[in-house]
Amino acid sequence: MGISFTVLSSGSTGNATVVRNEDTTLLIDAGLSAKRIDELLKERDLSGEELDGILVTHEHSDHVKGLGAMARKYNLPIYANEKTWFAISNAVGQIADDNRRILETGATREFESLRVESFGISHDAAEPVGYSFYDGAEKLSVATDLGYVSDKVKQAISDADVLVLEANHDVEMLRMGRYPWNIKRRILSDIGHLSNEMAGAILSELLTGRTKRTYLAHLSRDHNMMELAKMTVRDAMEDRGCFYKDSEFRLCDTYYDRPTPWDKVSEP
Ligand SMILES: Nc1ccn([C@@H]2O[C@H](COP(=O)(O)O)[C@@H](O)[C@H]2O)c(=O)n1
Repeated sequence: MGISFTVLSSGSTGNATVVRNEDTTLLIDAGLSAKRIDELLKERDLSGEELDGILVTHEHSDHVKGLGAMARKYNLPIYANEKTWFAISNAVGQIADDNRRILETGATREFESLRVESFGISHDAAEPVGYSFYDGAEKLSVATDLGYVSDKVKQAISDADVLVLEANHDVEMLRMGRYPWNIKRRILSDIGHLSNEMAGAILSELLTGRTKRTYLAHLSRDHNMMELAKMTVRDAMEDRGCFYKDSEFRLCDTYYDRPTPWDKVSEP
């Protein structure tokens, strides 16, 4: 079967992704109400009963809003590093001791045949992380909420067959937009969010021929549009000498209000 995934919802109104293989199904973040996550799972013919656990990237509410409710409803273990556990302790409510699992940043954990590696990212949270998933030779990496992409992150996500990468904003739209200056400054900072241009620059460094597609994620509804994000990413790659054919590499959409189709990492 290999790795399949669906991005259930992406953006500052709520983030959740399902990654599964033949024996494990994991939810990455639970940033919407449990009721909404249940609806999104149902749209992809899944139920919370089929989940084996929830991996948390960081404590911001668009990543943990439904975390406690999902864990209680389906008796799911939650995996997060110690600092993130501390940061979510009030928001998450009562969680059974057995469901409080520590997955330290940089650690690897085997969920039967699905191997998960966490890696540290730069964002204004206690100890934010991204995750890479491995099954045999297949690799999927998920990296959103990044102010910038460090060499360590590049190393962690390089050679992924499929990548879910943040392309939060168009810098000019953000500069001209309605957010107060302190929020704009935060978003543009090294602990904020990745712009379309920066996502393209990173991809130009990472494309080795192995990465077949990248899902552009966590798009701002105020300061971005999917077509603009794709065009800017593509231009940024070409400016750096990275040309590709759509048959070799594709940029794919994520949505804030509906799940992406199931994607099999092994597929071309
Ligand atoms: N009034 C606001 C609006 C947004 N934020 C934060 O900014 C980041 C980007 O948000 P987008 O919706 O434009 O993607 C995100 O971290 C929001 O939480 C804010 O703090 N205040």
